[in-house]
Order: sequence, then C-alpha cells, then structure tokens
Amino acid sequence: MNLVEYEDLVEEVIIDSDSKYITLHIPIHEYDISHAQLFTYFKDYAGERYWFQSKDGGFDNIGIGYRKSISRDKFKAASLTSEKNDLYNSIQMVPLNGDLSSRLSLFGGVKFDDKDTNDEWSDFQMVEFHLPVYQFDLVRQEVFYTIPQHSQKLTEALADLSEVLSGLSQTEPDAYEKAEVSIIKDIFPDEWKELVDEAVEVLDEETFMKVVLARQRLITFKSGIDPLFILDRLKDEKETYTVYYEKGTSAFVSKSPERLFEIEDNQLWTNAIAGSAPRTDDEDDNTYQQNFLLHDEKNRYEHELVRQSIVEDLKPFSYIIEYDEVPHILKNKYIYHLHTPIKVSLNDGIEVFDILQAIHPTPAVGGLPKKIAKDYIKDQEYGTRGLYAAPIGLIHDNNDSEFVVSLRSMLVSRTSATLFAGCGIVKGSSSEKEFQETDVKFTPMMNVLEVEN
Ligand SMILES: C=C(O[C@@H]1C=C(C(=O)O)C=C[C@H]1O)C(=O)O
Repeated sequence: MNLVEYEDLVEEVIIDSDSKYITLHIPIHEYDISHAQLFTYFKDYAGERYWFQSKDGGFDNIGIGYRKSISRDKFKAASLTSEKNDLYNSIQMVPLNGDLSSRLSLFGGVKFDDKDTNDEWSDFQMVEFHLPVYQFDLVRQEVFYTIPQHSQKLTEALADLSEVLSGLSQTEPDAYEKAEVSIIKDIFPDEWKELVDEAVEVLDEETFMKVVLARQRLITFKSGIDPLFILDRLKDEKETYTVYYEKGTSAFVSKSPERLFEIEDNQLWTNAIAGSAPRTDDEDDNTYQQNFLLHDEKNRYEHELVRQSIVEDLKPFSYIIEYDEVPHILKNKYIYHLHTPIKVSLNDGIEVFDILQAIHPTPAVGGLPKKIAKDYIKDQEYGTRGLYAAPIGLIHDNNDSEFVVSLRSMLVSRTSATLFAGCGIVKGSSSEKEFQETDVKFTPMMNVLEVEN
C-alpha cells in the first residue's frame, strides 16, 4: 500500500470528538490474500472470527476480532434498532481512496427461539451482532480496520495495518489434518419418527396446517476439528451461502440455499422455499424428481402455505409485493426445492429489525399458524435449535442488509459436531419419507466433514 500517500491523508483527518471508533478503509488489490492465510495469520483471534459468503458471489467477507458487539438475551426490535443506529453513529469513517465500494457491516444473528439454552449453544446469546476489528471484503478487495478513538494516532494505526497486510500476504497457510471420526449417532431417530406421526395426527387444513420438525446427528472425532479443514471443505459446494461463525470455543457452520431477505435502497427481496426432492448423479431420475416436485400436490400445498404467509407478513410494510403464481425449481448439489422469488418495495422508515421480527420464522422452518407451530417446536422437538434455521446476516449503516436462513448447518465444538436438519410436516406426511428427506439435508455438512454415513 502507498503508505506515504495514505499518511498524508490521515494527517489531514479531523477527528470528530463525539465518535467512539475510527474506521480506516483501504483497497487491498496489491495483496493476494486467501481465506486460509487469514485464518492462519489471525489464529489468536480464534473464537472471534467469521466468514460469510453470498451464494451469487456478491460478497465474500471475513471478520476478525469483535471490536464491539450488540448482545441481548431478548429480541426487541425497537431497542436493537436504536443500539444499531447508536453504534453506527459512533463510528467515524476514514476512506483512504476515492474508489471504494465495500460497506462496513455488523455480522451476526438471532437464535431460532428463546428455548432455554443452558447447553451446547451457551457460547451464543439470543441476539448478537458484531462490528469486527478487521473486515475483509475479498470480492471488492478492500479492508476496514476499526480502532477505538483515543487508542492510538491514526498514522500509527495505518502503519499497523500496513504491517498486518504484508504479514498476511507472506503467510504460509498452516497444514491441517482431517479429524478422524469416532462415533456417528442419530439422536433419537425412532422418537423423531413417532413425533412426526403424532404431528400428522394433530395437523389439519384449518387450525394447525404445518409444522417443521428437525432432528440432530452427533458426530464425535478422535481429535479437534481444524478450522482450516472446515474452511477448505466449505468451498466444495457452490450455489449456497457459506456461514462460518466462531464464538468462544464453538463454531456454527451452514451451507444454506435460502436467503431470508436482502434489503437495498428500500427494496426487499425474499423468497418462499419449501417442497423438496433429492438430486443425484442420475440425470433421468433428476428430471423425474423435478417434474414430480412441480406437480406433487403435497409439495405444492406446502409451498403455497409458505408463500402466502410470507406475503401476509410483509403487507404491513409495503403496498407493492410482486411474485409469480407458479413456483420454480431451485437446484442445489444434493436437493431440489420449490422456489418463489418475492420482491417488495418497502414504505419509508421501515427498520431491518422490524422485518426480522415479522418474517422469522417463515413457515418454511417453523410452520403455520406461526405462533402455534413455534410453541409446538419449543415443547415437542428434542434439544435446542440455537442458530439452526435462524436468521444470520449482515446489516449496513442505512438498513441495507442480507440475511440467510441458516439451514444445512452444524454446531462444531472442539471434538464434536452436531448436525441439524428438518422438514415440513403437513396432514398426510409420511414419517419414513420425511426421515429420508432429513438424511438428504444432512448431506452438505457430512460432505464438509468428509464423513460417510
Ligand atoms: C427445514 C429445512 O429446510 C426447509 C424445509 C423444506 C421442506 O420441508 O421442503 C425445504 C427447504 C427449507 O425451507 C432444513 O433444511 O433443515
């Protein structure tokens, strides 16, 4: 980086006495920095690192160190909004180049529900969003470096950043070893099928139409699971979002096909994704499965319920909601889904946390009516969902944001991984078929861990 030129620029910066943080923002084109180098170089930040990549290649962000976090044990849209705005207002941005296009963001998520969590999820609070010390954007090739305002002179901070960047580009990524599996265990498989059978009995077409029931698979290893191994394996499946989110001694990992929503300039894009069929290497079977999905009554009904509910949830925020009446096919590596994109023009003054509150959980991961389904899951499902099926994403300063529904996911802690997968149950569902569907939905994480069932 042209240190001398940037030094001249930072020397002219007038520090705003009200700001708590200062963020230097510079391009990093001249450095060739990989994910593996970042996670090797920043080992000491283990437990405070994330990688979040969009499915269309629009962004590829790595955050290192949580400089400031918004952490809450309850979701309250209004107070989260003011905390987020206060935080952004306390940051003085110092862009050191006229050509920058990346945006500073808070990264984090909200747990699926508030089920008691004195358990494997205790590293994560109900709501957490983090402002990273370093935010790397590997698509636009830019970095943000945030320091507390009086901690050091800007020229010193700039020199530190320059040293970090050259250190990074010279870093040889650590070699890693794949952890050897000790035990693979489905958690209460028979009980899960019984629960599905019970739900099918309870469900009808008017008062309780759908519930999504999830199950877990525990995999233990003979040694610790190396983050570099996971990072490398996460590159295997395209067409999905990548979430790798460390907190304390845990890492939450997801390869989700499902965008919860994206907001840009008051336009919101979301989608209904519900209805599933397996995808294999057999092209004839794949054609059959797609046709089946497009015409199968149960899948179409389930999809319709999800789409209608999302549209209803968004009506208070918009007068213009656009979507096609007939669903499309969404293709992932191991599975097909029915898919309806939905575009919404938001009224003025709508906050991202209001949207989160209204839309999560969509009936694709909760059920319908939403409240009844949520309570049923909380009472009946084994264990705690934590960040599984939860909204995880980025929030920029002006409400622009992008969230995924963190499906096809697992919680990794030291020598074990807990995988999560669920499926929509409606009247007439078969527990055996749904069990097989959850098996397919475990595949992305089994593949990341390179574990055969
Ligand atoms: C609940 C999951 O997936 C959801 C349920 C689907 C279904 O029931 O057909 C399809 C896609 C997802 O919205 C999961 O992957 O765990």
